Amino acid sequence: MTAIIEVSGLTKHYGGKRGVIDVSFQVKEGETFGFLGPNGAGKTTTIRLLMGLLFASAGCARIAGLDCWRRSVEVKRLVGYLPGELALDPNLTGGQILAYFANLRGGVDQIHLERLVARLDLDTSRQFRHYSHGNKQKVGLIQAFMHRPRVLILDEPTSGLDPLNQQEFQRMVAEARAEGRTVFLSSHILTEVESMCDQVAIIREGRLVRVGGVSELKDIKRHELELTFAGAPPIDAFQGLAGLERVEALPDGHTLRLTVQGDVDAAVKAAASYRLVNLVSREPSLEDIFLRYYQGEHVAAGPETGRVVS
Ligand SMILES: Nc1ncnc2c1ncn2[C@@H]1O[C@H](COP(=O)(O)OP(=O)(O)OP(=O)(O)O)[C@@H](O)[C@H]1O
Repeated sequence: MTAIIEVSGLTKHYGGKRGVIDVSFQVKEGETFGFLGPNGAGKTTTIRLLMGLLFASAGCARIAGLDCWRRSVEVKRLVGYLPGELALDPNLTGGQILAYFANLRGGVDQIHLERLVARLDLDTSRQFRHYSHGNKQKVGLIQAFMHRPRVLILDEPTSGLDPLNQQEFQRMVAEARAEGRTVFLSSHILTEVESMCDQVAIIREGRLVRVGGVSELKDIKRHELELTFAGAPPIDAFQGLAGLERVEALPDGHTLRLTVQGDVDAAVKAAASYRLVNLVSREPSLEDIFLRYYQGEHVAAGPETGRVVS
């Protein structure tokens, strides 16, 4: 498979402020590629450079061999794009906005469009100004998918979607992938990228720190388990367990908070010998994960690159 998205040495400064610095990666046609990074890392900047909406300070980006800045009109024809923030006419209804995008694209398959509307359960009769954040996001997603584009570029696509719609969105991505289309999506949720994507690039403070298969996320991944015991918490039972990074006794006198790297099997098995009254498992924020993982490391020392996709 050939690369459909090629980014090389891409750099963007906003005045004296960094946007992104020397970002390079390639996405093969048909891949689902996750662009993972905490807030302010440079995801939106990279995506806006790909869409020809920003002029790069250095480096270049190409989609299907076309320079994203100089050939941006042709690039836009190939791409279904969901921006991070949708600025659409607040007085139009969802239906009118979708009809407008369909016309811009020279008409789309109406049955496909209606199916997308039904799948995401969007009420198209309401004005955009009256939509919740989640409903606005649905309009954005439907217009991105409606013309079955060769490439989908989606900036934080699950933002504002409830869990059912997130699942529906994941099915839409899986279908796009099965049809051979390329999906490039940004996210700050590690498990989301892990479940949907083949490849991942991790961006932090404007620089890529890794590019590789999603299996590369294993050593970064963390779980936070809160175990509430009927009796005194058996803190010693967890010392030295595989993957255990931290055990903390909470002030209620019954609960332990465990931070586990990788899978939670050993911790759950150790807990199973005691009487538990509650168990909560959550994914720490990417900021927290990175803080621990990259503690003391200076990004300026250079990217810690896994396998560069070629
Ligand atoms: N128009 C702008 N003017 C000045 N600085 C900007 C502008 N847009 C982005 N930045 C800065 O560039 C850096 C990268 O921002 P960007 O929006 O690309 O990150 P992000 O990873 O998409 O974050 P988020 O998830 O919060 O949207 C940040 O430090 C941000 O403050």
